[in-house]
Amino acid sequence: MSDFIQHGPISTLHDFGTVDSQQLEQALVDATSEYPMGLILPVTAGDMRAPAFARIMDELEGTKFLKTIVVVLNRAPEISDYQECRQLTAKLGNVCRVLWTDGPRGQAALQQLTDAGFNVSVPGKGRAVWAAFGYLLADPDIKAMALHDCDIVNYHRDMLMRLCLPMAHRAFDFDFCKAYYARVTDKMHGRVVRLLMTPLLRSLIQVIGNDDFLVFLNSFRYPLSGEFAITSTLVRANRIPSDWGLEVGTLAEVFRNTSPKRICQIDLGHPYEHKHQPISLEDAQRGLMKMTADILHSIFRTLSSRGIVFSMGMFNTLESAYLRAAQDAIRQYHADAVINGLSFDRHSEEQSVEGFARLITQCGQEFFENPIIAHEMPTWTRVRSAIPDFPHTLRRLVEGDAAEYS
Ligand SMILES: O=C(O)[C@H](O)COP(=O)(O)O
Repeated sequence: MSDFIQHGPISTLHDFGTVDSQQLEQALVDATSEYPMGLILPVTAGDMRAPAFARIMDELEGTKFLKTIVVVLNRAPEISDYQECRQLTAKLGNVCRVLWTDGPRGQAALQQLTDAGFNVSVPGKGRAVWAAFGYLLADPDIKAMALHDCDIVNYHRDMLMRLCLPMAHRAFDFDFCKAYYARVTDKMHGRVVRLLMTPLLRSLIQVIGNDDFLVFLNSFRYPLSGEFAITSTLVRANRIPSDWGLEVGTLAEVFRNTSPKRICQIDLGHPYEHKHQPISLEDAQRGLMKMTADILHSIFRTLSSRGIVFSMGMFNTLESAYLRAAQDAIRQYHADAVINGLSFDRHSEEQSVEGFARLITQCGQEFFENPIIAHEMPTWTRVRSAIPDFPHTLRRLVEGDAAEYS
């Protein structure tokens, strides 16, 4: 049972365990009859072959509240990858489309953008999601789009329904809904949220002050969740980072393009388990260290765009403040873990924090030397002003691949 605290400028929608799946589904079917929604599933060839994806397909089979499901297949170079993806998604029926970014048509579409002067060269989840947004924007009926990762081991349809309902519900006017949950099994996961984001935001507020964006970011219970829903109008205006800054970069754009009172976060109602990456303490280009570096760059860039002037001295202060805040947080997690009978490896938590702390000054130095480097996809408003038909190009691509390779 959750508490009912409302904390910070955004609305928090808890799970009190008082609504069952049938009630949720009925409410959503009613609401989406006037407010059609799409779903985006970014998946790699590797992840589509894992059991989590099969489970997600089983749970989504027969859903009646989605107008379109776009499975955006990336990091999948072979025609056989595409064909396998079509087979794995076949049970979703006609509402499902596979958008293959790595095939000849996908590559030609990216080339068209490059020729028009857009930098779309960085592959990954950000670019895949961006392309799926464009695909759905070609349908003027779709009012909002939801998105979730495809490595959720304990996926349940309720999770998606809870994510979609705040957007579609007739009595609400939310522009953006972000998921939160406990990443807990026999131990606490969510290492980047727990050990980096939470203490980092506390220390940034301590060093910089109560900047509105920092307070906003700090009010999310799980700022790195890969699950959110967003209106089509906001999708057009949002810039999307193509690296691991996707989640915090999206929050920064949402903060800029709408108002906190039109933003909510919802408890997905189930614990969340997914594929865990290695932390890679020795290599800032891999694993959670790379994720952390991209997040730090994204936050520093956003703060700089809000007029905050950084100095190397400030990054040094931030590293010390972060270390202290992170050590305090570890003490709190430890007590929470013990009380709940979870195992807790204090030594590895401390090692992670020390690695993240080093990255603060390292990324600060990089940012100092080159503050405007960002791997961001262009906004859809800009793409459409340069190539008005481009969302329809993506539609033709999907239909062409389906006709040729199926
Ligand atoms: O959410 C996070 O903090 C990162 O994705 C890492 O998650 P994990 O510790 O559950 O692997």
